[in-house]
Amino acid sequence: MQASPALERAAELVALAVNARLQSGGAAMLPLEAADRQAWRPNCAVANCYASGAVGMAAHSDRMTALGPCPIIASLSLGATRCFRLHRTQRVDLWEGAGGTGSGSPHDTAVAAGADVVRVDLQLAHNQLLVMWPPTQETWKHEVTKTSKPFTLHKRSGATRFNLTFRRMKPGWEHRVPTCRCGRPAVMKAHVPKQPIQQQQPTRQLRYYYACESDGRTKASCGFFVDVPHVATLA
Ligand SMILES: O=C(O)CCC(=O)C(=O)O
Ligand SMILES: [Fe+2]
Repeated sequence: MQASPALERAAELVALAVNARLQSGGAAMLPLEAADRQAWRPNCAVANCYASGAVGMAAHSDRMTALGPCPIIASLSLGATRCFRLHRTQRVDLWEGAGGTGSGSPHDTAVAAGADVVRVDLQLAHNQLLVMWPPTQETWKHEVTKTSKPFTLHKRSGATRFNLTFRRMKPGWEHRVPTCRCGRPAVMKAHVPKQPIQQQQPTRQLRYYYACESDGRTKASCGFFVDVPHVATLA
């Protein structure tokens, strides 16, 4: 679908902010593809509308199937202020400055608060840009919590919050997606260890696999599973 001129302009401004951080060296130790280090350009956006505090988004990590491993995802909040909650699923061994202070990276917040932090709540206000630097999708889940408590309304949208996440589909990744035994395109996920977070040794390498996307309604899955021959090594 063709982006509107306003969305194109928003994408440009978001890319400027992300590239300023990349070029200042703030993301030097993050697992980023060479192309992303030179200049990050989003080529798609996902829009969400939260009409009231009764509408949220359940904990998830964003699909990497078409984005490839270690994507940068830049999330622009518009309208009412809502809580964005991150849950850590995997400990990683990253240099403490990775991502740069104030980037919105949960690693920064977790490092500042102590290595065992497993949950971070951020109040995302109108016009705020949160950058989910890699490996956020591999090592954290995120959600927009529902709330029945008062929250900061916006002068024009009231209780409604809009969110735009800017992403870059990496050429090649969507073409290598295998078909599972149900005949559907498989989804790419990161391996996450099963032990509780406090008992985990920090991970230095991230591994991926393709799996059957179980049917959302029946949860039926053919059990298809194949390792992806791509390893992201952390600094
Ligand atoms: O609304 C938000 O801040 C998050 C949206 C989100 O996680 C998504 O679109 O995948
Ligand atoms: Fe998401």
